[in-house]
Amino acid sequence: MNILAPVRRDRVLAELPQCLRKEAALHVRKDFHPRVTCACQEHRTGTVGRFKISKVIVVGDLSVGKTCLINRFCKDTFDKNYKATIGVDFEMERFEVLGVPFSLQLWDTAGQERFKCIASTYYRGAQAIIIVFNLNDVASLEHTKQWLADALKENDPSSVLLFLVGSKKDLSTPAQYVLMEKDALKVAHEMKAEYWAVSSLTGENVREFFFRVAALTFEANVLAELEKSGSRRIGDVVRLNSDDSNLYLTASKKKPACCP
Ligand SMILES: Nc1nc2c(ncn2[C@@H]2O[C@H](COP(=O)(O)OP(=O)(O)OP(=O)(O)O)[C@@H](O)[C@H]2O)c(=O)[nH]1
Repeated sequence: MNILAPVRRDRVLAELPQCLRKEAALHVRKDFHPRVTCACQEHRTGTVGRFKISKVIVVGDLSVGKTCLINRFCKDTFDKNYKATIGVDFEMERFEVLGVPFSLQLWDTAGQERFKCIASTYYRGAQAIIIVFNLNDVASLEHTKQWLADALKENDPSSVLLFLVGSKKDLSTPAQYVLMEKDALKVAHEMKAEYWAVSSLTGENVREFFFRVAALTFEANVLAELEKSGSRRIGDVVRLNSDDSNLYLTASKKKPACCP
């Protein structure tokens, strides 16, 4: 019995959304992993489906724009007044990826020091971590390493997907942006995170970014399901690969039996 309303038409992903910068991407394949495409066609996605919800946490300094980022994507709204997040808040967002229903639970956490200990109790069980910094505040970029370290204490570093997001792009001049991006790409590379730059005020890259998060989290989930069910093939690597300087997630070059 279908007890949920259909997924919104603008949340349907039939293709893999592309990264923003190839220098700092989780992977640069053009399409979904062939085994994932194949599993979806054959309805072999295991527990990934209508009732599977993936947890995504959003962390970063106070006032970098975490709440605005989530609100721009989930509600298409923007509030220019700052209201501190107290502890945590969350939004559910439903997608359909390669025909399979897939939900993200987006946890907005407090950046203020005094609320941080409440927020950190919600870090556990994340499948993706979004670390936000303000593109106009270099200190907030420096602090991302500490935010990541804190979030990883509660999660498995080998399986969680990392995204480093520069916010408030509308406030940077092109020259300022170029300088900040250089530093941010370095940090993203060290963290093995995928880099994005967004503006919640104008909406620039916000949808593209969350679609990428949804797609890569879905892909990692389905690959993990296939691995769990014993249908792993020699050469498949779904975890972070420290040997590869550009591609943080690598995949088998072998084609699955069901794919041409
Ligand atoms: N110009 C501009 N302002 C933004 C943008 N995103 C957020 N802001 C502003 O920055 C301030 C802080 O935004 P929030 O989203 O509340 O920040 P936060 O990171 O959730 O803050 P905490 O809840 O304290 O951790 C607000 O005044 C927003 O209007 C943006 O893309 N552009």
